[in-house]
Amino acid sequence: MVTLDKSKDLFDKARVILPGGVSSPVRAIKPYPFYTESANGCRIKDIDGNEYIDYCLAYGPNILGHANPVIKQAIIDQLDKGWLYGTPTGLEVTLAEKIASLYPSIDMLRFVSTGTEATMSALRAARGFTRKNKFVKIEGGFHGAHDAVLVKAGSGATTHGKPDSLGIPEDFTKNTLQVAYNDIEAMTEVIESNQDDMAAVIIEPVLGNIGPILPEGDYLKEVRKVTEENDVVLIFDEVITGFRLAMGGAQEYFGVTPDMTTLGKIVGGGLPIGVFGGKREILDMISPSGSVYQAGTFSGSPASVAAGIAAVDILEKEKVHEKLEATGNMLRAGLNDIIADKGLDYHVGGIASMFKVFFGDKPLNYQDVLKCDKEGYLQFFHDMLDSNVFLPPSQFETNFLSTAHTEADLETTLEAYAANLK
Ligand SMILES: Cc1ncc(COP(=O)(O)O)c(C=O)c1O
Ligand SMILES: N[C@H](C=O)CCC(=O)O
Repeated sequence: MVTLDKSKDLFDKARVILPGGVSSPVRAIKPYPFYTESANGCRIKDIDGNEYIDYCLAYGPNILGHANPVIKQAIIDQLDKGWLYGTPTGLEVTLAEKIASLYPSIDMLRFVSTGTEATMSALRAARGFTRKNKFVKIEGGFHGAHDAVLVKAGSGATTHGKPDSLGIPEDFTKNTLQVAYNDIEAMTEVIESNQDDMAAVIIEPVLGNIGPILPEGDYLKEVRKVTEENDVVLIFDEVITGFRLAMGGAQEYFGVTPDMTTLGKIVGGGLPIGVFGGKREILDMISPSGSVYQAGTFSGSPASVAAGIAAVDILEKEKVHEKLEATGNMLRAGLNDIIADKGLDYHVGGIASMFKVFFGDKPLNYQDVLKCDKEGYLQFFHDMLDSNVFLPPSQFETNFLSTAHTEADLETTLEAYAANLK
């Protein structure tokens, strides 16, 4: 049983000065979160001295574990040279060329500072390019916290029961059309009936912010076909899946090439980053080449880009994805065995190094996942924390594996699942 006395005291202070006591809603674990002292490899330590095996991994970026020494050295080397210039650097060209060589959907790209900025800018570019206004978003998809996409949004928005945000004028979301994931008829219908003003479809190829929920059959290929037939820009939001499912993300894994791609998380090696890229004719619209304005003081931040180059290099040289796929399969098999032994009606979802136990039937979309036992999951989350395993604190967030998780860590984790699943 872990005790969190110091964390509780800190939370009491924090909630006076920080809304909800946190800097991002997903961190507001009830009744109070643990406050982190440090993290290394697959382990995270709180200020009360408890240590946990971490499957949250900062919500995905730390695929190589916390404080990877090679990434750390790349950051230190960059800090020695200064960390913000307001001028272009060769680092940006190096990382951009590498990304473009791995993502056939990307002829050109721009660096930004977060995934939120990446999707906001990608949508602006798609609208500017097509001179159209509407776009389709998937129910339960999460593309960051900008106005146009905070409609039936997954992640913390759903966890805290507020998938639509106050403070966003109706005019800002009237062009955001929603369809259920894995429903190609609904997608086709909404595109065809709004074709005159339909700019884009934005989709997480694997729903990571209420999941992971996987595409069924040829769903992604069919989405590609219907968008192509109707001249609609298809944007894959690969902020989670980019460099996680494969070097070339979900588009490589599933063999589907969108018109635009957004990246973040892993591609910054754990420092803040976002990327939006796509076909040359679309990216040529971005200022100063074109008339779609986009800018940022911290865009292409040298430390983030240096960390990203180091991370991508390790992922490629060490063939990390093959190993993580095998680890993920082993863990999911172990979880399935536990659930079968206990006769529970739960579903183990996942792909590659993403996984989750759903407290309910296999979900295909947002409405399905909402039927899962959210409160039961929260209790289970606390039980796992007491067993020194840190999972993201919501039924609606994905668990992640890293190269730092050893077989012994996985065995300990499976024992904790076996002890706590009921
Ligand atoms: C799929 C997806 N898109 C966009 C974002 C926004 O990224 P960021 O938190 O870096 O703004 C996230 C995560 O927050 C995400 O999971
Ligand atoms: N699910 C979110 C991103 O993937 C979690 C990150 C956050 O909102 O702080």
